[in-house]
Amino acid sequence: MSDSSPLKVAVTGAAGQIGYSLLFRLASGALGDRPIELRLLEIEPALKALEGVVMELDDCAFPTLAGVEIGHEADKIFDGVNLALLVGARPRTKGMERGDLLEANGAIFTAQGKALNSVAADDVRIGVTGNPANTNALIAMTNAPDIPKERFSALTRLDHNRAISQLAAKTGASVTDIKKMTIWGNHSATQYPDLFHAEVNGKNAAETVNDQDWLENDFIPTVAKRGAAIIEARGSSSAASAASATIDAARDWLHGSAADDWVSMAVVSDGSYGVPEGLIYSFPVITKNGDWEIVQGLEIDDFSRSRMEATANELIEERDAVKELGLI
Ligand SMILES: NC(=O)C1=CN([C@@H]2O[C@H](COP(=O)(O)OP(=O)(O)OC[C@H]3O[C@@H](n4cnc5c(N)ncnc54)[C@H](O)[C@@H]3O)[C@@H](O)[C@H]2O)C=CC1
Ligand SMILES: O=C([O-])CC(=O)C(=O)O
Repeated sequence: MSDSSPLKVAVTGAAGQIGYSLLFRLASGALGDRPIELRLLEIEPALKALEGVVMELDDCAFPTLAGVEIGHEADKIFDGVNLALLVGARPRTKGMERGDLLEANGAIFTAQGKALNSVAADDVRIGVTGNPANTNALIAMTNAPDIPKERFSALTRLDHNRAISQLAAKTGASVTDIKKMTIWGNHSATQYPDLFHAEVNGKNAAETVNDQDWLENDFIPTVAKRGAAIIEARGSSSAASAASATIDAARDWLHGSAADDWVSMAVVSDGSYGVPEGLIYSFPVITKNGDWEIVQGLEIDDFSRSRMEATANELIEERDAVKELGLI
């Protein structure tokens, strides 16, 4: 496919909160100058609201927007898509943990995995934002046996961005001075945001901060529980920041990460760092030409190791729960 042909991008849950921010960013060129064709999937009752969003997209007269199609049938909407952003899912509300969402959302990702398997373009990349994101990605991946497993990822870029922002505030550095942030594991409260390999102005972040108490009792819980804090404050879950992170992740996946940096993506484990093979686990990755590679050779101390194992154990429990439900 030539680069001037439109990139076909599917977005599920397009009439939702995240969709309302994401679609306008995609349509206005956040993934580059290549024209974009949006394929928007929603449940039938939400299609009328989605028509209103499409009217607004039209009214923006975005030069990069080559077309929009909407519908409730995954087989039609996913036909020939190069990128699928799976956002649509039931969001968490006050007091719910992500585990509560497994069953409600499992059925959605089984059906969508199957549909992508039969009709998506050969070069499709699939990013899962809908929670529980890692396990939803595992379900979609397992139900799409003809799509290479490396084409699936779940979003931990929001956590990555949150961690950068917290570290910048603590050190007085700007966000662009911070490199090599890593989120390990699950997009949940067990995730492990790692300062031992991050850098502030080229210097080790943990050494720069030099405050283990802050790192353990402030930084890690603030990042890991930021989603719940936003729900508590806003009354609904993060939306614009989630859309922004979804864009960051897709852009870097398609176009590559910066030469002196890496990004966090939840991808299928190949056993690196002792993470059980086959789990969708967030690692530090370098992206290039639409592919990712896990950063190898990082030294892991006992503190980091125990956190990395705890979040892996939660993912194993989620995997076993959806296996029990017959979803994978
Ligand atoms: N990974 C991350 O960093 C983050 C993930 N999220 C998750 O993203 C998801 C979406 O969040 P919001 O947009 O706030 O939710 P929302 O409730 O505003 O929108 C979700 C949309 O999905 C649609 N939907 C439900 N089932 C569908 C299906 N089978 N096919 C297509 N569409 C379907 C709903 O009709 C609704 O319009 C939630 O699961 C939320 O927890 C939210 C923030 C961050
Ligand atoms: O916490 C939630 O339910 C929404 C989410 O994933 C986040 O903001 O990280």
